[in-house]
Amino acid sequence: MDYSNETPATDGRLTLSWHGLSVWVKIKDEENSSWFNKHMYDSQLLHEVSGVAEPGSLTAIMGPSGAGKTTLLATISQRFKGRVEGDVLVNGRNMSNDVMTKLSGFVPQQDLTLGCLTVLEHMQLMARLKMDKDLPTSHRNQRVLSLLVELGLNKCKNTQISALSGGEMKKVALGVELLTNPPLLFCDEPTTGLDSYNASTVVEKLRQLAVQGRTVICSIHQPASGIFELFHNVVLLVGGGRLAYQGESKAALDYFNSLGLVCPTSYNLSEFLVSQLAVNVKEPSSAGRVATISDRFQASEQGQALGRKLQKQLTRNQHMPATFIDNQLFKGKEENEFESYLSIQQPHYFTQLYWLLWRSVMEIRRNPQDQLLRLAFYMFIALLISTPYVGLTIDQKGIQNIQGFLYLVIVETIFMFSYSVFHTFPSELPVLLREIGNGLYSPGPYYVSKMVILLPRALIEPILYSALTFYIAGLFGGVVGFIEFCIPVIACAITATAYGCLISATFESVATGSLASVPIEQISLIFCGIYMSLSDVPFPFNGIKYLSMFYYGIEAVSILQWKQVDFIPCSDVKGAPCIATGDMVLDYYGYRSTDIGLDLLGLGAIYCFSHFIGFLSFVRRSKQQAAY
Ligand SMILES: Nc1ncnc2c1ncn2[C@@H]1O[C@H](COP(=O)(O)OP(=O)(O)OP(=O)(O)O)[C@@H](O)[C@H]1O
Repeated sequence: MDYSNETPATDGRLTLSWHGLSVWVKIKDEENSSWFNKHMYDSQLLHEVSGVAEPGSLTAIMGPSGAGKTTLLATISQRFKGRVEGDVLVNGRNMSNDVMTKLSGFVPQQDLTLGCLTVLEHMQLMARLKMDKDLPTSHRNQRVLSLLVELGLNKCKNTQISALSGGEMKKVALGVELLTNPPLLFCDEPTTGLDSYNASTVVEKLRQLAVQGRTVICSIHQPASGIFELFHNVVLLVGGGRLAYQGESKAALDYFNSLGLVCPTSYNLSEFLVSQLAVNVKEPSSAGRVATISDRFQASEQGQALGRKLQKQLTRNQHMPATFIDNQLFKGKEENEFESYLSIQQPHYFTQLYWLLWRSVMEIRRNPQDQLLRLAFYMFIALLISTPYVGLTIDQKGIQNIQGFLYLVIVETIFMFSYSVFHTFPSELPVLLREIGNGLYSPGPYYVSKMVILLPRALIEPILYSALTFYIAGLFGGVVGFIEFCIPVIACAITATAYGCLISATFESVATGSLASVPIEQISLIFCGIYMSLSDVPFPFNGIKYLSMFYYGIEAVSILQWKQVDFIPCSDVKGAPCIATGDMVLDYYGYRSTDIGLDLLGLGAIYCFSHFIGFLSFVRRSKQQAAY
């Protein structure tokens, strides 16, 4: 292909350089670790990798699988979470992560997004969250529409994201990153999973974006020759994260020839280059050992040319302080044009909350079958547990029956609501943690939106459930009794959602979360008053009931029922104990008739505590999560 007509726009743009980058992650030493004693060791992923990417150029990072392409891309885009040594400079200056996030877009390898929105809605939402809060809506919409046209997505703008093809999905991800028109663009494996036509359309688009003046860097596995030609420069990594070559892609073949590595005519060039990266070029180095391909590059003319370029970047701002923070970075006169990026203001907390709630509502509206199925299941449980208790009688035997039934009503509600959160929240988490990591919104608005979105269901469904259980089993108190009965059931459902959030935000997998919740629930159940009378529980175990939502819920519904019963006939069996009033029943189980307020307060306290710890866990995880 002939690209001679392209006019690279390199005026006053951003040159990215990285100098001696070494990167480590902590790995658990499974052999020497025990349940209580976790042994960690450092694993080095990159070894002193340096390079330069200039504006107007499209650079490919290539290498065999596991060589560290994604790690290098994440490190130079300042999105890597781990130990990093070395410098990443922009126009010769250090920069903070915050500035890098504002100046750059990162298109991840895995297309992670919630699939319910259409392309247009998703782009509009992202425009709301990414673009400056003071921009008029018309400006934002205009940007979205022009990007849809530019990326060829107009025809599928009303298609739900979950129904897009791989190529369209990649373009949407690219479009989101281009909303703020960043001068630096990073793409992790943009062609993975695409056919050759779509792959070349995506890379052609990236080249176009580069020649408009951006600095574009992609990691790419082994592109077809037509695609490889689109890259101006190439960075080659050998396994273990060492640099084997950096320079013009056109010159790579000559360089490899100079090492005595000749590409057979039938070979695709990129395939040849990657296949050579594991080769040790057997030539004794000055230290007397066998020089690797990486050592050879350091010593080569191309390696030295790269060294000079790097040196130029290092000395570019010698008269300036070494580290610039946030907005001070581009106060130099030639870079004033970047102030528009640095002054991008995130939308206000409540705007973020509003749009996150909007997305959650859309998610529910577009997938009502999940909600309906859960409701149907909950109602089925109501029928299942109440039918055997039809016609409950108030006598000595009936006491146990009624208590057993009240126990089932509360326990099923708590399990239903906590487990439904356990299983839905974790499926969203990878998307959310990445969006938070990319600075789209803060953890606070997301977590609050989750708390709010769970409330309507926890308010409405328990009313229907209570109606079925209350009237089928024939509980006491008429309409007023029914309304009173709903209150603790609703309170239990709401508290259970908070507990579900706590478990799923704290544990990384559903399986671990479910496992960890078993002892918590068992202990809570033991001290709910049904398995043993709470008045018999010895010190210090008698305090455990205050941590149990089952205790609060069952005590509350028991008080509401038994306070209506003034007389219970004694059994005909001579000498059998007789519990003659509702108050005596409460006493028998260790409940206190005056504690109903305390029960609701206890449930409220568990709700607040669970959300507080859940939120802290969520923030902790969002800080650990890499944004790529
Ligand atoms: N957070 C991490 N913890 C432990 N090891 C990691 C971590 N991230 C990356 N690695 C390891 O570092 C090496 C490089 O990973 P990276 O994803 O950068 O490779 P890659 O060249 O992009 O591979 P691929 O082409 O398969 O995507 C791999 O061996 C990988 O297992």
